[in-house]
Amino acid sequence: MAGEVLQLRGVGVRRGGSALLRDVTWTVNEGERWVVVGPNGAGKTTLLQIAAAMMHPTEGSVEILEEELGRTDVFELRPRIGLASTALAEKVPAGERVIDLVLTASYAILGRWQEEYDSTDVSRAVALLDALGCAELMSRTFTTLSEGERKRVQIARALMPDPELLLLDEPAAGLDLGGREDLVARLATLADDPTAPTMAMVTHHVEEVPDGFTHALLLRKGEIVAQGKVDEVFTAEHLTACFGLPLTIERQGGRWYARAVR
Ligand SMILES: Nc1ncnc2c1ncn2[C@@H]1O[C@H](COP(=O)(O)OP(=O)(O)OP(=O)(O)O)[C@@H](O)[C@H]1O
Repeated sequence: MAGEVLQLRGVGVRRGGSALLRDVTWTVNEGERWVVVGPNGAGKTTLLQIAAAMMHPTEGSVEILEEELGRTDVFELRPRIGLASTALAEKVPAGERVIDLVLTASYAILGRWQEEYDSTDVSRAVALLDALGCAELMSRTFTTLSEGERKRVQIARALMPDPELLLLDEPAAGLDLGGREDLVARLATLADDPTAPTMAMVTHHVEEVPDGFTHALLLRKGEIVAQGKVDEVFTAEHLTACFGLPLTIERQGGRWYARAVR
């Protein structure tokens, strides 16, 4: 079982008569950095929700960190997984301070109440905020932050419990060019860190894939179009099939750029 962090076999998800995912078989090994790419409605968020033990499949089997979904206590499993997503950010209670939002990740809860945190927890939270370039925001209320600031704070929160698996759902969505480039550079640094957790990130744009991401999975209409090493998956043929229009793709300085063929 050498280092399998995620193992999905024949996974399908159905809701209200439609198939959100169909026959998805996907293995993520320890240390790999995956990007999940696809058009709107492809099933990317659904896939990440399953990987985060937030959703059960309708069919197939899912093993996360060697625990089988349906046979394990997800409340014990979830703190081992760091998840940053807009859906989660929308649930942050009004008035929650940034430092508390990061600290509460130790208990996989949202909203600080009466939990006790020792100085090591506080130092770790501050160090993570600092690493993401937002230490000066620590006393601010999360809901008053800009979109770019929120994204970076969410990643700090996701890293707080020292997860074995880090899942990022569209971390660069809604950022301006400077914010995107800053975030992509920070994620490249994280990807390059051998002590960082195994990672999977969802995006619509290959331009947002940081240098150092090793593998890619392309989804279209709930089905896998291609998966494997990033430079084998990011081809014009695969992207064209994934997005349903003729595309070219090139790599420069460790980053990827795609555009329509005219
Ligand atoms: N509860 C539900 N009932 C019916 N359809 C759903 C449900 N939840 C999601 N869907 C549909 O499933 C499809 C996949 O949704 P999902 O959010 O996983 O896609 P996505 O690739 O993340 O999309 P986007 O890039 O737009 O965020 C979409 O067409 C969505 O409308």
